[in-house]
Amino acid sequence: MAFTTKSTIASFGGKLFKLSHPSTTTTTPMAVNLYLPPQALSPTNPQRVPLLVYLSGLTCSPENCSEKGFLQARASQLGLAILYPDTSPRGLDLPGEASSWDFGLAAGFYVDATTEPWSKGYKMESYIVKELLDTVFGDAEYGKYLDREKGVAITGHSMGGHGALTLYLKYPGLFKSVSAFAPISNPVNCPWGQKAFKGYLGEDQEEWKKHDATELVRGWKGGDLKALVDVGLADGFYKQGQLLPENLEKAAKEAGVEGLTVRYHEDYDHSYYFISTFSADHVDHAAKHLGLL
Ligand SMILES: N[C@@H](CCC(=O)N[C@@H](CS)C(=O)NCC(=O)O)C(=O)O
Repeated sequence: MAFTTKSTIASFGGKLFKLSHPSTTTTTPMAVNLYLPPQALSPTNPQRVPLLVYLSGLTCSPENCSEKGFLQARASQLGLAILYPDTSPRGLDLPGEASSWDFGLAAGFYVDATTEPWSKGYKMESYIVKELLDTVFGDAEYGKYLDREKGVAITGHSMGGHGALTLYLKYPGLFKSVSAFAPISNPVNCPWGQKAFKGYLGEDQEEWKKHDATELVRGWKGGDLKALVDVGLADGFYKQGQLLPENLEKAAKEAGVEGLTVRYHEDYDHSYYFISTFSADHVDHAAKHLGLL
């Protein structure tokens, strides 16, 4: 079903469209921001552009990164659209949904919940992969600016980094490349992941492993991973052991998987000062694999 355009905001020569659409997967309206670069919107020589999907972290809506991640700055130069989905359904009004910041609302973890009551609509994996992409590319108003043939890349931050890595690994070929800022890289072994997976997937830890980038990379058969990961060494969540990027690196190495670059940056934290510092590199990484560089 079509998008409702809530507002249109000029950004780096292109436009950010704040959209909403009814989702059959989550059974709720879903907010999503779409950035179209100037190349797509040119009145004289419009070009259909490829798409980068950015998955946000805990507590976020589509707004946080659109406002302060600065991905649009580089995407506008290269001719890349960016899609910022929300982080959970909103409006289901499930018991306990809003009682913690790292589970429930704004903490959907990009999995399809199998436990009650979450299985009613907390299906962010299917929402992104099966519904949202088809909806955007097929949309009468916005789809005409996009070129699915040119491809889709994925990136994300923290919980969204986990989402980007796992969706990339679970759906080989759907995305041309992956990158992540401070991703939760081994959720089965960190408190955030254990809480979310127990809540959404139940007690069976073998099920959890199907949604863990470190576990998934061991079975990767897709060749060069085309993955870029950045982590700040002053990130409090990294220091607490919530991110565990070393485990992902070790698993890839043991499995002989090539093409994973993990960069550790002195002094950088978990915030948008970190994301905005390195966002051009992530856009370039996607652009390279989408044939724009
Ligand atoms: N509870 C804190 C920590 C959660 C946190 O750092 N979330 C990151 C993603 S994991 C974020 O982007 N927060 C929103 C922001 O900084 O704009 C918060 O509400 O911000």
